Amino acid sequence: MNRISRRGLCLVLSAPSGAGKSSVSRALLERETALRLSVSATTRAPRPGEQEGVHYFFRSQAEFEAMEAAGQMLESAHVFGRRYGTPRAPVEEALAAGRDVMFDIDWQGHLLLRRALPGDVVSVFLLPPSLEELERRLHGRGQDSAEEIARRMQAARDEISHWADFDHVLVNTDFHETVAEVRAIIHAARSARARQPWLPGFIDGLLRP
Ligand SMILES: Nc1nc2c(ncn2[C@@H]2O[C@H](COP(=O)(O)OP(=O)(O)O)[C@@H](O)[C@H]2O)c(=O)[nH]1
Ligand SMILES: Nc1ncnc2c1ncn2[C@@H]1O[C@H](COP(=O)(O)OP(=O)(O)O)[C@@H](O)[C@H]1O
Repeated sequence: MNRISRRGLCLVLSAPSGAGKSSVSRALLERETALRLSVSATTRAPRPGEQEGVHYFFRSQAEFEAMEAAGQMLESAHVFGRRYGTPRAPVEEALAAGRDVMFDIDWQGHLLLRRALPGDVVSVFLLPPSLEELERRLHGRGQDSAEEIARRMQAARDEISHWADFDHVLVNTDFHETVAEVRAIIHAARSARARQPWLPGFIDGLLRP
């Protein structure tokens, strides 16, 4: 059996909707072959081309609530009037096996995850170059109705106001540059973790009543 030299890391990518986090996370998963994506559960409807278990686990409100009640969610939040949450088991298994996991979750999920997994999280917040460009990208993606885009534009300012909660803030102007910067952040976090593999347990010990 392989010896596990370090516990895995959690890379959180957050951004106002349309800033580019799905595109950036896709590019990261192609280049960082050891990185796995945490597939969230949601009560929103699938977009064209989205697959069950690949992009999201699409669940009814009742199914979502049952997962929460059974303690199967690591974190969950209300976003755009829908429920979104991170299934617990795949993340805990991956971290224990020394695999790094990436999360495309909002600012609330980020804070809850940090609390649930002290010392395991490194987070990146992506900003759009401007609100006008954000709206162009939402339209350009061509997957949300005008009403949905208006709702996301309204939520953008609120989302952006949480920038200071994150370890790193990047403006996603040039896509390839953004991907390169996030990769540099992942590599630095991996080296830091390799130097202090005991950090999560240490923090846990300090915080235990
Ligand atoms: N807290 C939390 N937020 C999530 C989760 N999954 C997705 N989100 C966030 O929910 C928001 C809406 O996601 P989505 O409907 O896919 O739209 P998109 O971000 O515009 O592609 C985004 O800010 C996501 O980061 C989750 O498991 N937990
Ligand atoms: N740096 C960038 N420059 C121009 N367009 C971008 C950039 N990053 C992403 N996009 C485009 O913007 C749209 C929204 O990106 P997406 O990754 O779906 O955002 P999010 O997941 O944050 O909602 C997509 O059409 C994507 O191709």
